[in-house]
Parts: sequence; structure tokens; C-alpha cells
Amino acid sequence: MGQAFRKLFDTFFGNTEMRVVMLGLDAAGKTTILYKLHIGEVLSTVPTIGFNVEKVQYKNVVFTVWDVGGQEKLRPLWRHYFNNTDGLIYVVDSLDRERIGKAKAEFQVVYSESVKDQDNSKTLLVRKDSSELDAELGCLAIPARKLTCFLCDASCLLLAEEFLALRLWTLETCKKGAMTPMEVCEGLGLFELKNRKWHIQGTCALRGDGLYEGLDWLSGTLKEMRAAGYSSVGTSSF
Ligand SMILES: Nc1nc2c(ncn2[C@@H]2O[C@H](COP(=O)(O)OP(=O)(O)OP(=O)(O)O)[C@@H](O)[C@H]2O)c(=O)[nH]1
Ligand SMILES: [Mg+2]
Repeated sequence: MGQAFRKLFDTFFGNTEMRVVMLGLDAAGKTTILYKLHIGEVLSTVPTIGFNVEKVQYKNVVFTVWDVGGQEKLRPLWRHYFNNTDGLIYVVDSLDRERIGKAKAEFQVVYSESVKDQDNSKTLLVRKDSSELDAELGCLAIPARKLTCFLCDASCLLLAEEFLALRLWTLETCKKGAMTPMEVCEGLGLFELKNRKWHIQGTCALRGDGLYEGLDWLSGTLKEMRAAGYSSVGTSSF
């Protein structure tokens, strides 16, 4: 009983480690997000060949964030990073309407690989706008295969609330041609995901808007799941 209580206490109040991989098409904004979170600054980036990895402490969670290059020739390697992670941040440029189909196709590959190989992976999706825009949006999703229907319902409710807020927030941005969160969800086929918990979040990596809200949701969800007996951190192959 004492031990069980301790475990529950640690889950909510102790330091927790979480391994997250960040994927998305080239120039989606992954490296910008990584360093905005890591050092609080917007670095001038070049296309990532291989990966960057940094630790990001947020509240009592230490995220190890893997940022993997998104160029076409690097995408076949994504699945290797997806293994043994707690979550996936999938970054989409909300102005890149032309490539939303491509973003979906690549996401589906990662998703089906995770279903095939893993029984404990989750996905977090983030979407951002392009540089011309002031207001920026995001889309983020976390599938988690072991979640119960109750948790799936909970994520739907959360999503609905988020949408209300995001819709207002993004009116101006939408006028400028960016996809709405709903459009990104539909574009990526998120509503078709089965047995996964996911969440949508507006972000602007340049200003940092939405990034910590995304981590907040991610860490809260992870803790919830661990408290429910879900153990997700595997041994990393890196
Ligand atoms: N407006 C805006 N521009 C962004 C945002 N995030 C990144 N950018 C810009 O998008 C461009 C590409 O960003 P990167 O972070 O290098 O993209 P990446 O996803 O790491 O690209 P690869 O390494 O090739 O996979 C840069 O010019 C960034 O300044 C954002 O949230 N808003
Ligand atoms: Mg990069």
C-alpha cells in the first residue's frame, strides 16, 4: 500500500523522464522548436542531416527531444527513431497546403510502423505557420495504443475545447491562407487514428507561443498514463 502510494506520488510530483521524437517534412520548423525550447532562442537553422538531440526541462519533466531531419531521403530512417519513445511531435507548416498530403502519407508510414512494432508508443503532432505570419497555429496529436476508451473520450473532449479557443485565436491567420487546426487534422487523417490519444496545439516557434502548452499537455498525459499503470519508456537504441 505504502509503495503504491509512493509510486503514485512520484508519478505526479517526482522528476519524470520522457523521450520524445520530433518528425515532420523538411522546413516544417522542428529544429527551430528544439532550440527555442532548449535555449529559449530562435537560431538560424540549416536543413538537418541526421538529427539533433537536446534535453528540455519543463516543470518536473525532463524531455529528451530528438529532432530528425525531414528531407525526403532521410524519411525512411524516421521509424528507427520512433521506436522506444514516449511520444512523437509531428510538425506541420500550416501554410504548406500543397504538402499536407505528403505530410499525411509520411505520418501514416510512421503510424503504421508504430502499430506493427510497438505496443507503447504515442504520437504528438504540432503544426506551425510560416514566417510571413504573425499569428501562428499548431496541430498536435498523441496516439497511445494502450489507452482505454475512457481516455479516448477524454482526449476528444479536450480537443473540442482546444478547437473553440484555437478557432478564435486563428481567425486572422486563416485569412492569410494558413490551414485551420481542423483542416490540418483532416489533412493528416488524425480522426481516423484508432486507440491513440492525441491533441492539437497552436505554436509559433519564433515567438515560442504554444510550445510549453504542448509540453504541458504531453507531460500531463504521460503522468496520467503512468499512474494508470502504463509504462512507456523503453531502452533507447541510441
Ligand atoms: N513563421 C514561422 N517560421 C518558422 C517557424 N518555425 C520555423 N520557422 C522557419 O522555418 C524555416 C525552417 O525551419 P527549421 O527549423 O530549420 O525546419 P526543420 O523542420 O528542422 O527542417 P529539416 O531540418 O530540413 O527537417 C526556418 O526559416 C525557420 O525560421 C514558426 O513557428 N513560424
Ligand atoms: Mg532541422
